[in-house]
Amino acid sequence: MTATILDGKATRDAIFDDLRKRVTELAERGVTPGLGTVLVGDDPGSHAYVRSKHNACKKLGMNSIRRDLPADISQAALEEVIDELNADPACHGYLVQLPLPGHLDEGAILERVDPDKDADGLHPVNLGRLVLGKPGSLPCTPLGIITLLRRYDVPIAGARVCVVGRGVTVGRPLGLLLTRRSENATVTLCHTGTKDLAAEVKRADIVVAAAGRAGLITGEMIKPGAAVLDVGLTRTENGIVGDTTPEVREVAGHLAPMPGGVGPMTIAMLLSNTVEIAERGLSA
Ligand SMILES: Nc1nc2c(c(=O)[nH]1)N[C@@H](CN(C=O)c1ccc(C(=O)N[C@@H](CCC(=O)O)C(=O)O)cc1)CN2
Repeated sequence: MTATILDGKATRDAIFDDLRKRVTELAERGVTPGLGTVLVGDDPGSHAYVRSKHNACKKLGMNSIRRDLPADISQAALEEVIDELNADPACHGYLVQLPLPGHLDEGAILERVDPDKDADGLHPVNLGRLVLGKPGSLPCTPLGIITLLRRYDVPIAGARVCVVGRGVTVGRPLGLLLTRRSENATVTLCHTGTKDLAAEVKRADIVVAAAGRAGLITGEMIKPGAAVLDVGLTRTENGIVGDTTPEVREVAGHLAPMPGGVGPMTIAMLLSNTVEIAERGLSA
C-alpha cells in the first residue's frame, strides 16, 4: 500500500480561493482585513514564516502590519507594541511569532494580546472558550489538521486518534478540538511519560506526530491503512525531516508529509481566523 498524500499546499490554495472572495465582499462593505505580526530577534525560520504570512496577505488583498523587533527588546517595550496593535483599528487580528527569546515572559505577552484580536487562537481566553465550546479563534495548526482530514474525507467521528506531543500550539488544543461533539473522536494524548508509545500508536486510526523528534514514529508502529499526519520539524544538513520514517508511507492509508502537509495549512488557518474576526466586527 502507498498512502494517499494529504496535500497541504493544494488544500491551502483552495482555501485561499475562498478567502479571496470573502476579502472582496468585505472590501465592498468598506473593510480591508488586516493581519499584524510581531517578530522578535533574528531566527531565520521565524523570519521565513513571518515573510510567508505577509506574502499570503498580499495574495489575498489583505493589509498586513509588520513589527520586527530586536532580540534584546525589554518586556516593557514589547508590551507597548502589543498595546499599540490592540488599539489599531486597521489590525483586525495579529500574532506574536513563537518562540520568543528566553529573557521574555512569553505567557505574559500572549495574555496581553486582546483575545478578540488573537489570530493565532493561543490566548488563554480563547483556549478557555475552546474548552467550554464557546465561539472564538481556534489554534491554527490543530484547525489545519482537522480541515485537511475533512478535505480528504478521512473519517473522524468514532476514530481512535493518537496525538504524540503535548505542546500548547498543537497537541493539547488538538485533543480538545477532536473531542468536541462535532468531531467525536476518541483521543489518546501521548508524551515523554507514555509507557508503551508503540502500542498506543498501533491502536490508532489517525496518528498525529507532533513531538519534534526526528523519526520517532516508524512504519511498524502504524496500523495498516491508518491516516498519519507528520507535524514534527527537524532541520538537518540534508534538509527538513519529520517525526515519521519514510516506511510509514508504505503502511499508512493517508499521509500528511513533512514538508508539504500540515505546515501550509497553519498559515491558511491564520488568514481564515483574521478574515473571520473582520467579518465578526461587521456583524457585531
Ligand atoms: N505564533 C505562532 N508561532 C508559531 C506557530 C504558530 O502557529 N503561531 N507555529 C510554528 C511556526 N509556523 C507558523 O508560525 C509555521 C511552521 C511551519 C510552516 C510550514 O509551512 N512548514 C513547511 C516546511 C518548513 C519550511 O520549509 O521551513 C511545511 O510543513 O511544508 C508554516 C508555519 C512555530 N511558531
